[in-house]
Amino acid sequence: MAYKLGLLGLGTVGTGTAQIILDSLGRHPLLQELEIHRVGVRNLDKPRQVTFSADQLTTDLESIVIDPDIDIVVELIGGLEPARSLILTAISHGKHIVTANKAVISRYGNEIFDAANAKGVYVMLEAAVGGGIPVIQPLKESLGVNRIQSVMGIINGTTNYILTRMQTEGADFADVLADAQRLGYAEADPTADVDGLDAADKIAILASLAFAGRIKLEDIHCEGIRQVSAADIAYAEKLGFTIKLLAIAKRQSSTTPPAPPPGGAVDRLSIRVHPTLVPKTHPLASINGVYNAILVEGEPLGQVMFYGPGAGSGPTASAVVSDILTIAAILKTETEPIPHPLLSCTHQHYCAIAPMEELVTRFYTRFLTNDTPGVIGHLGTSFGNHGVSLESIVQIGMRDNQAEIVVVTHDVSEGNFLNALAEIRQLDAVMSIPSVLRVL
Ligand SMILES: NC(=O)c1ccc[n+]([C@@H]2O[C@H](COP(=O)([O-])OP(=O)(O)OC[C@H]3O[C@@H](n4cnc5c(N)ncnc54)[C@H](OP(=O)(O)O)[C@@H]3O)[C@@H](O)[C@H]2O)c1
Ligand SMILES: N[C@@H](CCO)C(=O)O
Ligand code: NA
Repeated sequence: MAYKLGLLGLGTVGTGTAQIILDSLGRHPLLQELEIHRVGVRNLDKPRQVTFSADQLTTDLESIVIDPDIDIVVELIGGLEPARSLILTAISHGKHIVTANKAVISRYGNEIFDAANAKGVYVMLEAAVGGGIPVIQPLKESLGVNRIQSVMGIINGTTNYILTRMQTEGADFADVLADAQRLGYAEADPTADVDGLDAADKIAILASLAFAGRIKLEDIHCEGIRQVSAADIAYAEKLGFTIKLLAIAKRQSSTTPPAPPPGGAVDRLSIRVHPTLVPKTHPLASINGVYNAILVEGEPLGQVMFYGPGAGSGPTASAVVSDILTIAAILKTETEPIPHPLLSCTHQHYCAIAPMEELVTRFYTRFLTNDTPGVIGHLGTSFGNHGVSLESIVQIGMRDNQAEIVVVTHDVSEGNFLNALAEIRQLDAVMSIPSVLRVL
């Protein structure tokens, strides 16, 4: 028996998906039982790398998601609408869903999973985080018995590609971004990549799996890479760090924890996306180019790192088709599929998120000051006034006739650090503070 697929989208990932399914030799034999029944696109006249008959190709995506012959709807159009409505309509018609759409899942996962659970269908999204890297299924299955302490990683290929080339070639941000778009890594609107929003969508999904509670996207502190300058990359390098856009979700202890929410979720999470100085000895420091890596720390496992191609046609399609295969395998072995306890979403409550002021971290800060005696002393005093202890403070040189001073703090609460910066901004000698970056 063939399992019939309705493919929504035949772009970068849709094309890779069709190519795997149409070239099944030497792959899992169950692939031969998959049939691409219909394909939805926006423009019928576009040249395609994979050709489908006029009967199969349509711009009427609604007709695909209600087609009684279709078992699995594979949503690869991206964006919020019509993706959300098409997924919900498909579910209401009893279709299983495979999607690579982190934007729709991180915003509408609650209604999509509720609808899927009510209908007894699966929603699979391995491709939505880390592209081809298996990370969703491991979190759901292989790591399920661990108490997870933290999930952190480089989960946006476009920004990692840009930062890597800025670091290794001193390349210009705009040129490298254009290359990332040409290579199919960047989203249609690269703002989501560059401003950290794509990574925020993905860490929301990872955290909800790791910490068994839903995450509100607006609770995630998010900074992108636009403010990372060539000067900071060079200074970080001299200090023994590499700058990476990290997404971090971590259990955070608090002196005044609120009552734990029902359902076993952890009481408080720190969850954030920002450019970070990563010590060169850290495993995430050597993840370069479009590669992604996700470091999971849990008890009793310890640390495990998932590494691989985080974007691109073939790698992402590998995850999409593996999800399709998982559903096909369930359909083959169970005549009455019931929600599989490890594959379906089982939590309904939201995780409590700690405010950023409570975050304890190190900071890197670059100051431009008048080149007058005692400036470093004034900075040290203001930091000391707010309990901020310094790991290093160096005058790097001169820029535009101003002294350039770089400070790295010891661990400090973000609230105390920001209070110290507010005091420092008032110092006569301080002209500007071009960069403030957190240090891992
Ligand atoms: N690219 C990656 O490396 C990557 C990695 C992981 C996850 N993802 C995710 O995968 C999804 C697809 O990304 P992509 O890079 O493959 O996008 P893409 O290359 O822009 O392809 C989108 C496809 O969807 C079709 N489409 C879009 N809106 C439509 C609409 N309203 N009606 C009908 N068809 C529509 C387009 O039709 P036409 O071809 O006719 O224009 C195109 O075939 C996104 O959710 C993305 O975030 C992508
Ligand atoms: N634009 C995304 C695609 C993979 O989700 C990235 O650069 O990582
Ligand atoms: Na993945």
